[in-house]
Order: sequence, then structure tokens, then C-alpha cells
Amino acid sequence: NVILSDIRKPPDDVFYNGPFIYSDILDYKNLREIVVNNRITWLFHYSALLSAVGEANVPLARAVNITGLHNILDIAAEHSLRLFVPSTIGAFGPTSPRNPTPDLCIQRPRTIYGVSKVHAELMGEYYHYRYGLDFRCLRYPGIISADSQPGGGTTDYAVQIFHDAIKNGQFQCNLKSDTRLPMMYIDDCLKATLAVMEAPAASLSMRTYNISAMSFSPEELVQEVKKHIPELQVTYNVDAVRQAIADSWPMNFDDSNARRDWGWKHDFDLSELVTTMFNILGSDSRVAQIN
Ligand SMILES: NC(=O)c1ccc[n+]([C@@H]2O[C@H](COP(=O)([O-])OP(=O)(O)OC[C@H]3O[C@@H](n4cnc5c(N)ncnc54)[C@H](O)[C@@H]3O)[C@@H](O)[C@H]2O)c1
Ligand SMILES: C[C@@H](O)[C@H](N)C(=O)O
Repeated sequence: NVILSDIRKPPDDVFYNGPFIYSDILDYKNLREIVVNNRITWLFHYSALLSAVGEANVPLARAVNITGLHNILDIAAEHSLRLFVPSTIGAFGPTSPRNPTPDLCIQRPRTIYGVSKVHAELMGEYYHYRYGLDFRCLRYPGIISADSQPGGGTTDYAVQIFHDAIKNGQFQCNLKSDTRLPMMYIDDCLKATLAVMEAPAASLSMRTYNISAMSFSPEELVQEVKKHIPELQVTYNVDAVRQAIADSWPMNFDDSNARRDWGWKHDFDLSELVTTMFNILGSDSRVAQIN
């Protein structure tokens, strides 16, 4: 049984497909009430400000990503919950090895987002060793999905291109054409998340794992998209903030520990990702046109 929550109004498909409640992670009493009243056992903590919006509002990012995490850790420890917190390629920085980036290496990110995620990784591991909290964490690549709009991150372009290509056959990319970043289709992301949560504790040699599926640059994505929409017109208008962030992030992720410990294996490569996105968004736009 799953309860979804947010501080934003849910879309129809979320609202009509199961319980949805308002929950602000900065409200500790309310979190406790939800956990107690619903006898919650596992908590997936997704609330955060992403990299680009975090740089635009550091105080809010600090509150949500750091104070919010503290609330979640305390609630989870107090009620013996199994806790999942996503980390990110953004938890690495310019002094980390970038191609490939292993699980254990120097982590000196230069964004509030990255700093908050390194903090989450370390605090979760500390609570695990200090209080026995069952903390599990995956470092996600840029996640690409058809059912939500990009949330203000550096990898947003790789979602936006599909919407713009279908809507008007034009796309303006805010990263340089050769900026290579690790990416993943949402189904693989969810598969990995459930797998690490269900893995026997004895199989986990670490509490925080890199996961990887593919890595591409805007120009490589454009070539693949053009196989479906050959007339697509692409221009580049580089956003300096996002470009600086992307240039400090991993180009390829080494996820060999996840593959060895709990059998992680991705299903979607670039070509399958693009075909799937067009299948979903294409049928959505045909339904919208009919309506
Ligand atoms: N999308 C990606 O590419 C990606 C990659 C790596 C890691 N992650 C991680 O996955 C998580 C979700 O990312 P996303 O892309 O869905 O981001 P998103 O911005 O789309 O969603 C974040 C959600 O947090 C909610 N939120 C903000 N403040 C809140 C508060 N005080 N209380 C409760 N909810 C609050 C927002 O309303 C929003 O719905 C984040 O932790 C992010 O770091 C995402
Ligand atoms: C990579 C990830 O953490 C997020 N999509 C961002 O760009 O901020």
C-alpha cells in the first residue's frame, strides 16, 4: 500500500489512482502524524530543489534539502522505517574523476544541491552506523520521463527536447552540443529503486550506490530524435549557470558495485529511450488533438 504526498496539487492520474495527501517535509509534527496514523514502514524521500533552481534560491534549497532531510532522518529513526533517499551525479564536482566516476572518490560539488546531497549520503550512513537506521541511497543520473515536466535541473534539456520536438519541431538547447552526462529512463530508475529497497541487508556492502544506464551529449540525443522527427530544428543558446554545473559533473558513472551486490541491470539504452518517449508523448498529443 502506497501513499503519495506533496505540497503541490497532484495531476489527475496521481489523484485518482490511490491515496494522496498534503505533506510538508518541514513540518515535523505532521510527518509524525502521517507515519503513526498510517503505520508507515518504508519512506521514499523525493522532495528537493534540483540543481539549477537551487542556485536561484539557496535559502529555500538549504531549508528543503538539508532541514527537510534532517526531519526525515529523525522520523525514520524514531519509527524504525526503511528509508530511501535519492542522491545524484550532482554529488560530485570538478575535482572528482569524471570518466568514469566510481562510488568512492573525492566529492567536492560546487552547487547547494550537490552539497545537500553529499550531506544526505553522509548523514544517512551516519544514522545507519550510529542508530541502526536502514538507510538506502542511489545516485541517479539525469532521469528522463514522459509523464512529468522537467523540475529545474541541469539535465532538463533531455526531457524538454521531446516536448518541443512534438509540439513545434524546434528545440533550443541550453547546454553545449558536446556536453556528455549520464542519463536514465524512468522505468530503469524505479526498477533500481525497488531492487535496492528489497535487497537483503547482507547483500549491501555500501549504503550509497551509483547506478548507470547510458551517457550521451545533446548532439547524440538530437541525432537519435531526428530518426523520429527528421525536420527537427535545433539551436544552441548556452545557459552559463547550467553549463558550469554540467562541466563539473560525471560524464560516465561506474556502477559496478550495484551490479555485483544486488544484481543491478538496466533495460533502456538511448535508442529504446527515444522510441519509448515518442510512443508515449506521441499518443498523448494525438489524444489531445482529438479532444
Ligand atoms: N530528475 C532527475 O533527473 C533526478 C536525478 C537525480 C536525483 N534526483 C532526485 O530525485 C528527487 C526528485 O526529483 P524530481 O526530478 O522529481 O524533482 P521535482 O522538482 O520534479 O520534484 C520535487 C518535489 O518536491 C516537492 N517539494 C518541494 N518542497 C517540499 C516540501 N517542503 N515538502 C514536501 N515536498 C516538497 C515539490 O513540490 C516537487 O513536487 C530529488 O531528490 C532529486 O534530487 C532527480
Ligand atoms: C541530475 C539531477 O540531479 C537533476 N536532474 C539535475 O539536473 O539537477
